[in-house]
Amino acid sequence: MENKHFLLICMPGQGHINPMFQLGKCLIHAGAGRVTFATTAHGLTQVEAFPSLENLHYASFSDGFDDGIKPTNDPHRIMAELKRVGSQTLTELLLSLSKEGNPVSYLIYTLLLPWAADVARDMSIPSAFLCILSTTAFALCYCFFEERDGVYDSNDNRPPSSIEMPGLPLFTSKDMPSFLLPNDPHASTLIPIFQHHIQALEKDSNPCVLLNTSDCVEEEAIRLISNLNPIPIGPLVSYAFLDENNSTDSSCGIDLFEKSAEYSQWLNSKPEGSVVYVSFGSLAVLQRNQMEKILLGLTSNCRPFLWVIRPSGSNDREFEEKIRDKVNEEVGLIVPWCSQMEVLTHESIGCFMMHCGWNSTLESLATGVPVVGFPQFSDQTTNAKMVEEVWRTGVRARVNEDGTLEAEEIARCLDMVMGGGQRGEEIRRNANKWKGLTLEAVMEGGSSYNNLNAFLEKIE
Ligand SMILES: O=c1ccn([C@@H]2O[C@H](COP(=O)(O)OP(=O)(O)O[C@H]3O[C@H](CO)[C@@H](O)[C@H](O)[C@H]3O)[C@@H](O)[C@H]2O)c(=O)[nH]1
Repeated sequence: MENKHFLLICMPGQGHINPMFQLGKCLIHAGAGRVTFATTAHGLTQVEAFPSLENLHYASFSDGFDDGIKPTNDPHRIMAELKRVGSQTLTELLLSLSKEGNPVSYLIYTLLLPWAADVARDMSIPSAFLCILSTTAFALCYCFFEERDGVYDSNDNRPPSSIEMPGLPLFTSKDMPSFLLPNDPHASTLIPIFQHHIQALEKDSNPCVLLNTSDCVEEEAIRLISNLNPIPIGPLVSYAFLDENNSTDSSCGIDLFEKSAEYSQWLNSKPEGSVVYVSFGSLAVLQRNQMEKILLGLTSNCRPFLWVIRPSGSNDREFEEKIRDKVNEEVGLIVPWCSQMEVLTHESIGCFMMHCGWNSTLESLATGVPVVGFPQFSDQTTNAKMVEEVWRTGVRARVNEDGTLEAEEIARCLDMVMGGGQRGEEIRRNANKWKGLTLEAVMEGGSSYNNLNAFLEKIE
């Protein structure tokens, strides 16, 4: 197994880098050989410090925007360039690795890069798709395309009203991945990419989808995509904070945002289970009005809160400063970025108010922290449904018709999840149960641990 060389490629978003980097660590830990982690040339320049591990190397490919993508760039052009320049520079990267004596024996690619499978096939390199969305969201896309025989017209204004998947609650349009709905601004860009992903897998005589989930977390959805040889190997979250004895996982991850150190001491000063941790991931941009309502909801609830407001997370630096100035440290702390797993494993944390991005959702399950979900887009709506109705580890906050979340609703949800009522107790009990189950899967002898080893043996 030692002389295998895995090339892992992903887009530079934090939600893409984190699970792919964790997979790289798992491969190295399993003794799979050499791992090269590659993202876009511009993405690579954004990393402050690269974790160094034996057998781990870094490389880049070009997406055609080496100076960075500007908000004004047209999404269709971005995706077309990514495919055109990406295919060319990935081929060059594979050739140069081969020339320097380190030929790639296996390629693993993530979301938005389906053309990587075509490049690998042309060069006779086997490949696997790492699905970094929830498998439930991916299975909904799969069912959606199957129902339409793979044909979807993004101008079609008849949205699917619901999708039924055996063993799961009914997914209505408000629970489906937002990009499947024709009125979604990203539908016309993302639907063809998902179709390409599925076609690339179906074209492969031996397709392989590595899933960032575990057998027990998404059993039903995994069964629905069984044609694609799914292999659940997750959750791919940083175990460094979960298992103090695991010296193999000392390196936590690649951060694209500067971390703040002040929060650890602040958390230490708070009672067990008292703090609301608030974060909406690395992409969501909230409106000023919404940020004010969140602030009001948090302060009126009288529980301490730690809120991550990324620089530009509201698109308005001056306004963000004003919000920061309004918060007294006794009540809350606002930071630009933190080590989320370190925060979630801190004993003072009692609730995670979040957007239900898949990584954050898995991190909440793995740390047993109950959730108040305020999904924004993409798979987040589906994940929020699973949190509330399947794992029952939290609630989805109800929004107005225009999508605004009111301060009173925030306070109601926090009281429900953190308070003494029956529902809160049930949620906290479930959160604890899922923490045990998700950890069991990734520990030695667990289902995900065994699945990864079986995958490695199979490709020998
Ligand atoms: O202060 C912070 C905030 C976040 N994180 C980490 O950043 C990642 C964020 O990932 P995720 O929760 O998935 O959110 P997004 O960054 O918004 O992820 C995008 O990518 C995900 C994976 O495809 C999708 O599920 C989401 O819908 C999409 O928005 C997580 O690992 C967090 O631990 C930190 O380390 N510190």
